[in-house]
Amino acid sequence: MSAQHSPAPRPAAQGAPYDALLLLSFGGPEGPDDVVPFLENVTRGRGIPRERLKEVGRHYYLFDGVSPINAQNRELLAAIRKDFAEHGVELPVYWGNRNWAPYLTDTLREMVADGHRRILTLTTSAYASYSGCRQYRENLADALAALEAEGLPLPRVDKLRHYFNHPGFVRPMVDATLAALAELPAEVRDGAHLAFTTHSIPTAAADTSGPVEAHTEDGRGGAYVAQHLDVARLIADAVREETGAERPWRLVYQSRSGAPHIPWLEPDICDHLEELHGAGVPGAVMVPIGFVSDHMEVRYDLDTEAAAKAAELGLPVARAATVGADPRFAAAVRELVLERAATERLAAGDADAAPGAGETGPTAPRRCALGSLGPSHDVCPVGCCPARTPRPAAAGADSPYA
Ligand SMILES: CC1=C(CCC(=O)O)c2cc3nc(cc4[nH]c(cc5[nH]c(cc1n2)c(C)c5CCC(=O)O)c(CCC(=O)O)c4C)C(CCC(=O)O)=C3C
Ligand SMILES: [Fe+2]
Repeated sequence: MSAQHSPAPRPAAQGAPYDALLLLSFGGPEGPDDVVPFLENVTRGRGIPRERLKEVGRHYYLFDGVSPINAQNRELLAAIRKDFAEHGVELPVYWGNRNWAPYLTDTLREMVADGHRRILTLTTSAYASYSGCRQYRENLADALAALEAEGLPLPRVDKLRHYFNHPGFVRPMVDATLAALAELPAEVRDGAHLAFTTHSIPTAAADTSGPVEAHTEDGRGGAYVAQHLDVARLIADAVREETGAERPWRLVYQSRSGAPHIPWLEPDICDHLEELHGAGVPGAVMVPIGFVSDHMEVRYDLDTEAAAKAAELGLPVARAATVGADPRFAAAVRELVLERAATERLAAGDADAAPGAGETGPTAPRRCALGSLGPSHDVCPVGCCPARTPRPAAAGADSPYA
């Protein structure tokens, strides 16, 4: 990589003031030799029991040490670039990860070397939680600190709002749920229940997810659970309208780790399948609404483990596809980027801030959101999704960086 710094490129008009988009994700191993170092990166200082790590390592070795997540991100990158090109959005799109190459710090260094100073970030987590939001913001702060230590110019880094309730995220999941229902034997289809699944997190982390005013006590789950419930309800309603059949649904959890005495969100998908079977329910569709793409949690915890549980019970199940690189999701990313860009221009007093600005002056951009919660905040407020041990986090109201 060249160490020379070219002058900052003129921001592409449509995305101005932003000059680049950063896809920020988790990262995953790409072969057997990567598995242990990857898990060391993931769990650095997080107190995950050794037994659990061995277990998780085993999941990866079953797939030759290859997580599907990097390939999925490459596809998403391609889909976003294609959509941007088709709509004249000239922002270059970069990719960096928290736990594996391409590492976030390397990507950010490259972006700065390419002259970018105003960066907008899309994370591959749609919901509020420490793991899905603030931890990525901490990673951004760490990367900025590394650049600062190297004496490099620091870009300003913002993060897109949570997109769980954006139609470009929800509608592909509705179609995927309908497609999964169609995979079930015809005689169980109408009576099948919908099991919406997401990553379990400690109830303490769930209760403090989202802005302070969304925090809860007693394990009700804060913004994390409220956002997932809203998405589940939206999909269940759309599926009912489409099929004419009312199907009971429930939000359940998967991929629990941590020490057994610490409460995490429940019930687990496998226990839930057992309960459905015990109650005489004829079949179920698992809809992994908590995951943007089919990564290891989906391929192992659902397609391998939960599927085996269902087979053992004799319960017909199907699993709905994740959003992945669906063109509607790529279009949603474009809409979110242009929305935020317009909001930033408006805040900066730019006269033609929003599309549709005319003689009446600048108008606020349309903020698309389905469901009952409305569009999420653009900037995470102070106290949002707190860490157990406070650390600097960028791209939020409490960022030590501009
Ligand atoms: C909310 C959430 C998301 C969704 C939001 C997002 O997408 O960010 C997510 C994503 C992911 N989690 C992933 C992998 C892992 N997560 C772990 C551990 C943990 N996840 C947690 C939460 C979440 N995790 C938590 C509270 C822990 C425990 C302690 C800790 O906070 O570390 C561990 C350690 C072993 C274990 O405990 O299982 C691994 C290996 C992968 C990659 C998969 C692949 O390779 O395809 C992805 C996309
Ligand atoms: Fe995780």
